Order: sequence, then C-alpha cells, then structure tokens
Amino acid sequence: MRAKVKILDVETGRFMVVINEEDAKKAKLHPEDLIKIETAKRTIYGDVVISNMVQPGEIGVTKDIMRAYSFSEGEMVNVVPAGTPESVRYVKKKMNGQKLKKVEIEAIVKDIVDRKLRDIEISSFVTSLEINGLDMDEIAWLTMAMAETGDMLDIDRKPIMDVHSIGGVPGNKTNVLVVPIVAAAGLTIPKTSSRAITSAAGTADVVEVLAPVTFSLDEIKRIVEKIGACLVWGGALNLAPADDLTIKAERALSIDPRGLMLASIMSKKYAMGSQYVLIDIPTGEGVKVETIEEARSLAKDFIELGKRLGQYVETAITYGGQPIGHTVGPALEAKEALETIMTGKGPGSLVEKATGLAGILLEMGGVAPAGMGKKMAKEILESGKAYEKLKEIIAEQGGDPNIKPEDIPIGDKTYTFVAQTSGYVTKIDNKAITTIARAAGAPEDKGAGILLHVKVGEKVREGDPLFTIHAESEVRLDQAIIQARRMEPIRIEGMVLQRIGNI
Ligand SMILES: O=P(O)(O)OC[C@H]1O[C@H](OP(=O)(O)O)[C@H](O)[C@@H]1O
Ligand SMILES: Nc1ncnc2[nH]cnc12
Repeated sequence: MRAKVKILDVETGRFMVVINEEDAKKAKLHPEDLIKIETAKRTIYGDVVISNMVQPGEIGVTKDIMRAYSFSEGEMVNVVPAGTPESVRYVKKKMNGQKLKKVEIEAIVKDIVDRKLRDIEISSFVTSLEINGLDMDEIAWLTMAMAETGDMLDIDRKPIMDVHSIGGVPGNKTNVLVVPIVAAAGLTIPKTSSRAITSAAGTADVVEVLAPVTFSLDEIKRIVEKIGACLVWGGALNLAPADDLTIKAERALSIDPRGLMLASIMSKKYAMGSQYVLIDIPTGEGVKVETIEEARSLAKDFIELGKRLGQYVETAITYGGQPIGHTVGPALEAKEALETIMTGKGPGSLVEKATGLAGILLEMGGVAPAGMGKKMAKEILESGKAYEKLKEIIAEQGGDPNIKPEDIPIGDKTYTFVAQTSGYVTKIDNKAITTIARAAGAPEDKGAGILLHVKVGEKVREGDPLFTIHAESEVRLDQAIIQARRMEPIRIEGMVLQRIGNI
C-alpha cells in the first residue's frame, strides 16, 4: 500500500509504525507484525501499531525512527508486510546448541541493525549465547559483522590507545581517572563506554553527570584530535550499532554472555581504530568472572581476538571481590572520581586500580619504561595534570570544567543501615549492592545509589553506620530498603546471620 508519512511526537524505544484501523484491516496487518517501509532512498522495518491517531492513507513514524532515518512530513512511501526474517532460523539453531556459520552470524547481525529482528528475538539470541556460548571462530565472525555494519572512526593521531572494563563490579568509576592520566602523558585515547549493563552505573552514566556524552563521529574526531581524549557513550554513535541493541536485552536480563561481551567490546574498539587495547577483567565473588582460571581463559580469548583483528591487546586481572571505592550509582561515583582526581588522593582501591591500569597503558604506548608506568601514572594523578586533562575533556564535551564535587546533586532521600554487632567486615556482597542501588533508582535516577561507610577488613562497633542508600524518591528508597533487609549486603564476623524457626 502507498501511504503518506506523518511524524509523531512519540518515543517508544522501538521502531514502531502506526497504521489506521481501516488500512490495517484491508492490508491484513495485525499489531506487532513486521512491516517494511520503502522509499527511493531507504528501506526500514518496524512493528505495526494500529490506531486512529493517523488517518486512512497515512502512516505514523515515531521519533525513534526519525532519529535514525529522517523522513519529511507528507513524504510518500510503500508499506509492505515483511514476514519472518530468515535469521530467526539461525537464532533457533544457536538455541539448539549448534555452531553457526559465518553467513548465518552476518545475517543475524544485519537483521538486528536493520530492525528486522525485534526485541523478543534479540533477547532469544542473547539468551541462547548465555546458555550455549560461541567458539572463537563464531566470536571473530560476530565481531567483524558488528563492526562492518556500522561506521569507522579515523583519527589523525597515532598510536590510538584504548581501555575497557568488562564491568560487573559495583562502583567501577576507574576509567574516569585512567583516560585523563593517559592523555595527560601525551597519548591519544578516544574512550567510548556503554551505559550500565549488569551494574548500577556504567562509565557513560557516570561521566554524564559531569558533561554530555552523546556525540557524532565527526564531533568525537574533532575533540580527540584537539585534546587527545574523550569519555563518550558508544551507543550514540553508529559504531557497531548491533551492540547497543543486544546490550538492551542484556541489561533487561542482567546478563553479559561471554562470546557476545568479547564481540561487543572488541567490535567497538575495532571501529574506533584502537591499536593498543587494555582490557580490565575484575575478578571475584559476585562479578562476571569469579575465579582466576576463568579470568585467564577470558584474557586469552581477548588477546586471540585482538590478533585476528590486528590489534595489540593486553589484559589486567583486577580485584573485584568488593566494590571499588566507597560509592555506587552515577552521581555518587562522579563525585568520588572528581574528588580523587582533584586532590590526587582517594580510596586505595580506586587510586591503585586507576594508576595500575593507566601505568600499563603508558608502558604499552611507549611513554613509560617497562616497570615504571604505575609510578608515572601516580605522579600524573598527584601533580594535578590528570585533573587539568579531565577539565579539558569536560569543557570540550560541553560541561562545566569548574564543577566541584559539592555541586553534584545526590539523592536526598536517605536511609542508613548500622552494624547490629561489633566485629570486622568480612564481606561486601557485590550482587546485593548492585540490586539495592538499582532498586533505589540507579542508573536512570542519577542521584540514586549507595555510599559505603566501611570496606572489607575494617573494624566496626555496634551502631556504626555501614552504608547509606540515596534515592530521589521515597518510593524508590522504600524499595531499596526492602531489598537491603532481604539481603545481607555487608557481613560482620560474629553476626547472627539468620534466624529460622517454625519450618
Ligand atoms: O558493569 P556493567 O554494567 O556490567 O558493565 C558495563 C560497564 O563496563 C564497561 O566499563 P568502561 O567503559 O570500560 O569503564 C562498559 O563501558 C560499561 O560502562
Ligand atoms: N558486553 C559488554 N560488557 C562490558 N562492556 C561493554 N561495552 C560494550 N559492550 C560491553
């Protein structure tokens, strides 16, 4: 059928096309059917929504579609039912535990990017990868397919350094410090981050408290060629665009399947033109990788994948047995990162990890002699040069470079849990901390999160504060308190853990 485009002031997070009831009846279209919209210049796919908010002969396109493909009001298009894409068969093949061929992986990725696969099919694909995994051939094909379905960045400064954490550990604001340290040493590091996947704050969520993170490739090129660094959200770019659609499913399920994680991270690095990549693998109870053996095997996969992509990759297995620093949640983490970089002093876990990772990058980039990188990174942090570089990044990205930690708004609805007994803190449960911070509203509510008053090994007395939940609304605060009461986020040696009776 031929139809006239009507632009709707509606945002749904999905590609949806609104069709009038009469037209839908004639064309035998039903809600959620996949349809193809063709013009001379482009073909796009979307899910059918039936409503009389558009007239017969019109189709309504949402803001989500408009952002990706501009249409003009009144433009004439062809609307055709699309049927089930062939790649659904390949998703089912992986669900059955079979190895996929290169062309099958390419078809899945292309259909994800073209929006032929809907959220439900993408979730099935992600779940099949969580259960059945991918071998190295499949991972490499997936990585290349993800990179090649998007744009590539070509920065006119070499070498291009990069760092990425596989995430999973609460409070991981580390790269907000690593990037300015490395750039202050004269290296080029165009850092893209995702928003939270399994945690309560991804690096993009944290940086967004200080400055905008959504830029086009041309803007990133300009910023990085001028100051040597950026801290931006990778999802806003058309770099490996399938990545952000699979991340959406991962986030909903709070999973990060190993093969997809490798492809997702490395496809973005490849598209950014990164030549020397450091991968941080936080390891410990309650994070994505729980044992050193698993971490070593993942490290090998990253290095092998890097070789296939022509990148030099090193990995750092880092301590992930408890949160990094004392804060969890976008604004609280941005505040802690800013305080640390301004003063050169901060929680040991944050400073040690940031200077350790930055030190490796300084050695990889050839600006520090072997074994001297961490010392050099510490000097850059303590001298204020890293802070100066962060200010440049904030200014170039359109934030206020003179922002002070006390200017950052934190959720003012608070509740503090106190120690029920005296003793030593023997465990902080990563998963519980993330669950509570998310229940409080993080990462969407930037001011929501947790302030830890203690870390593992510290002595506490009965009545001492253990952690404070911050939320932006009473409802969210109550939900977080309920979660905290159900779980045991902080264990103190000597505590009665549970009382069970009348079973
Ligand atoms: O912890 P979760 O949410 O699973 O993982 C996602 C986080 O891990 C990575 O961190 P970075 O950008 O390398 O600092 C991602 O970019 C993202 O910020
Ligand atoms: N799957 C993933 N895990 C961690 N960080 C990511 N950044 C992009 N994709 C990611």
